[in-house]
Amino acid sequence: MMAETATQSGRPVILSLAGLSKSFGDMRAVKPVTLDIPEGEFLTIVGPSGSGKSTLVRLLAGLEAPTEGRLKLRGEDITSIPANRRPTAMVFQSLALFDHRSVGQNIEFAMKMKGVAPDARKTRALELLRLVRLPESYYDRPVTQCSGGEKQRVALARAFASDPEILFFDEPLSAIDYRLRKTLEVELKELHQRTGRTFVYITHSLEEAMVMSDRIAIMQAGELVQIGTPAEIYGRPANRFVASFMGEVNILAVEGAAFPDIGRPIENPGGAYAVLRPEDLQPGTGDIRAEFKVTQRLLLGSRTHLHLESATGAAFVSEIGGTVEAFAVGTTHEFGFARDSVVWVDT
Ligand SMILES: Nc1ncnc2c1ncn2[C@@H]1O[C@H](COP(=O)(O)OP(=O)(O)OP(=O)(O)O)[C@@H](O)[C@H]1O
Repeated sequence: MMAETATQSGRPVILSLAGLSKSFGDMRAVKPVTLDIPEGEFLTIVGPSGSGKSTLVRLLAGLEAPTEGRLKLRGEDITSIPANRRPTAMVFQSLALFDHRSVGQNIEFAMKMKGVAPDARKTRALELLRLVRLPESYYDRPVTQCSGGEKQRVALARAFASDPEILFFDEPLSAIDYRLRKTLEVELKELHQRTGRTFVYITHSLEEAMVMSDRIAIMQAGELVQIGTPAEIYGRPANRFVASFMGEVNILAVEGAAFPDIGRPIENPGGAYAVLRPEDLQPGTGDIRAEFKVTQRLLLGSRTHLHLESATGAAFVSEIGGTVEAFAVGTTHEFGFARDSVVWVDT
């Protein structure tokens, strides 16, 4: 019997982390992580700078040796197998292309090192150009004559050259302007769907993670604090940190059976904080209501963000659509929310 187990998704586990951790001296960069990654998953690791994302992915790719824990690939222990002997590839933010070489030479580099014959290399390189949707005529083009987006595609083609089972991406799109990044996110997601390979992707942009991923893992100070589908993370954040990482939210402290920030009683179903999304705090509706003064009005195209201050001086944000004329800065209105729109968290 294979040592693999099926995951919740029903797909076999390709990569299994058991208490994998990394310390640099006293610094615990990654606290023990136990996690099964199913084959074909697009898993994104998200977290602020210094939270341990790169270190975790470097452990998975074999570029860093763990302090504790084991790593298995399809049930086989690969903890001490070096990166170059694993069926994985990595795409870095810097792309690490050879600028003085052609697109074709860049894609073929690893194949050449392995002694693949020139004709076979070229056939494969042209296939890979098609895979990443670059014209075959780019084969002879110097990398220096490629645009930022084209270089990204060359780096992808090069990563796929060894036909890896798992691709690791360390913030490959972070240095790219917004519009191109949006295009490349969609292309990457399509490439994932077309190839069926397992992608493990790092970003500090939750928005990017939301667009592309099957599951998102959230890192906070070296700890993997939550893992789930984008909808699970958005709908049921594990703590205030995850909730605020998802975008602007209101966090109401809870004291016993009251919200001191708005001076209202509550039925507390358990939780030290209530997380309330801006779109759930609306004028003139809701079970729980209070008076708020508008301190700022920010137009965001079809939506508007109203920055509010409660009678007790706490800051809130409400996102409204439609007419906003009535909500001039300095005016006071009743805003409220439905009890069941609140997400309760303990920390
Ligand atoms: N080789 C190293 N030696 C000592 N400390 C390190 C080393 N590599 C990383 N660290 C520390 O480990 C912690 C996690 O770093 P890591 O690069 O994994 O974070 P990150 O979430 O990827 O951050 P960023 O988004 O800024 O890349 C940081 O405090 C970092 O300073």
